[in-house]
Amino acid sequence: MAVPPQRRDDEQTKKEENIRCLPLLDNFGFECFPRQLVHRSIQQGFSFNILCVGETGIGKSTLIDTLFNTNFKEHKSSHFHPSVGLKVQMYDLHESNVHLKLTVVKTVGYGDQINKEASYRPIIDYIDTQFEAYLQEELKIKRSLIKLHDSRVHVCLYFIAPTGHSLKSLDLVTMKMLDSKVNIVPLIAKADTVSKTDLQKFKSKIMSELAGNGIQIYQIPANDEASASVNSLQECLPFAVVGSMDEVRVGKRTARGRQYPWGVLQVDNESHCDFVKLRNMLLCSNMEDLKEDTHIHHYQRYRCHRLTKIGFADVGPDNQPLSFQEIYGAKRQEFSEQCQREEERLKQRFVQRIKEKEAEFKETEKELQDEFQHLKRIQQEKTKKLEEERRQLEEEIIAFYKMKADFEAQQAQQAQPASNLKKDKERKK
Ligand SMILES: Nc1nc2c(ncn2[C@@H]2O[C@H](COP(=O)(O)OP(=O)(O)OP(=O)(O)O)[C@@H](O)[C@H]2O)c(=O)[nH]1
Repeated sequence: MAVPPQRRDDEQTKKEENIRCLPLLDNFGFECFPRQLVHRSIQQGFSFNILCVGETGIGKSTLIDTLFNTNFKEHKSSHFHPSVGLKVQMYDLHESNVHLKLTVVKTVGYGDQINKEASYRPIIDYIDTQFEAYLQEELKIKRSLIKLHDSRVHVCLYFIAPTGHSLKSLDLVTMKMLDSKVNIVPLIAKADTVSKTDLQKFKSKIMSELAGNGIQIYQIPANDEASASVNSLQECLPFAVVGSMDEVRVGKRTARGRQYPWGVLQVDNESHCDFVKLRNMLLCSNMEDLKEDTHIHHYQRYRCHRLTKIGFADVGPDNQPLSFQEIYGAKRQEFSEQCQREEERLKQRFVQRIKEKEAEFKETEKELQDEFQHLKRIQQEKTKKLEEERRQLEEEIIAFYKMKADFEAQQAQQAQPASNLKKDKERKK
C-alpha cells in the first residue's frame, strides 16, 4: 500500500531527530472511518447500470464483453425491426472479493428505420420508468431504498459510427433529448477503421458539433489527486474505442486485440486506442461519481418535475415557504372543489341528456302514431273493398242458383211429353 506523503515526511523527520517510534499494532480513532465504508461497500456489493445506444452491429456487445473481460454470449440483432427497442440484461460479476450487479441495456434496431423521428422515445421512456420506480419507493411510508435494486441508468455510452466525417442528425437529436436525463459518454466505435490523423479531426468535429448544438455530455470531474490525468481524459473525448475478445500474438506474448493482414491492434494499448482510458474512467475512477451525478442531477430534475406536476411546491405564490401540511390542505380543498364542479357538470349534462332523449322519444312516438293511422286507413279501405267484392260474389251466387233452378225446371218440362209417348206405345202393344 502506498504511504501518504504527509506520513512519509513525519517518518523522515523522526529518523533525522533519531526518535525511536514504536509501530502501532492497529489503527484507532477516526482514521478508521474510511475502512468502515470500504468494509460496508464490500459487504453490500456494487451495482452499475450502463445504457448502450448505437446502430445495429456497431460493436456494443463486443465493447461490453471487452470492458468486463467476460463473454456475455450475445445473439446478433436483425436489421429489420419495425421500431427501436431495448434489451435489458443483468449479470452478477465477481472480482476478488468485490461483487458487482451489472445491468446492461442495449438498443435494438436503432437507426434501421426509414423514419427515425422518434427513435429516442423508447430510450427516454426506459430512463423515466427507472426514475419513476425509484420515486415511488421514495414516496412510500415504509420504504426500503437500501434493499431496492436501483435500476436508474448511471451512464449512457453513445456509439458514434466511425464515418470520419461528422455526427448524423439522429445522433444529435437523440443526444439532445438524453442529455438532461443521463450522463452521456460519447464513443467513436470501431476506431480501428479510421486513420490516426482523421481520428483527431473527427474528434474535434464531434466536440464542436456537440457544443454548437448545446448538448451536455458527462464532464469528468477534476479532483486534486488526478487532475492531470483527468484533463487528459477530458481531452480524449469522444473516446475512440476498439473492442475484441480475441487473443492475438504480439511478439512472444498474447494480448487482446484484432489481427489484420498488416498488423495487430491491441485494445489494451493506449497508443492504439482509448479503450483503457474509457475502462479506467468507467470502472476505476468515476463509477461513484457517475452514480452520484445520476442521483443528484438527473434524478432530482425528474423528481422535481414530477412533484411540481402533482402540485407540490417549496414556496407559495408569496414566496413564503410552504409546509407539507399546508400543501396537503390546499390540494385537498382544490380537489374537493374540482369534484363538486365535476359533479355539477355531470348533473347538468345528465338533465340535458334526459331532455334530449325525451324529445327524441316524443318524436318517435308521433312518427309511430302517424304510421299507425296511415296503416289503419289502408286497412279500412282494403276491408271495404273486400266487403264490396263479397257482396258482388254473393249476388252472383244467388243469380247462379236461380239460373240453375230455372234450367232444371225447363229440363223437367221437356222430359214429361217423352215419357207420356212411351206409355201410349206400351198400351197399344
Ligand atoms: N473493426 C472492428 N470491428 C468490431 C469492433 N467491435 C466489434 N466489431 C465487429 O462488429 C460486428 C458486430 O459487433 P457486435 O458487438 O455484435 O455489435 P452490436 O452493436 O452489439 O450488434 P447488435 O447487438 O446486433 O446491434 C462483429 O463482427 C464484431 O467482431 C471494433 O472495434 N472494430
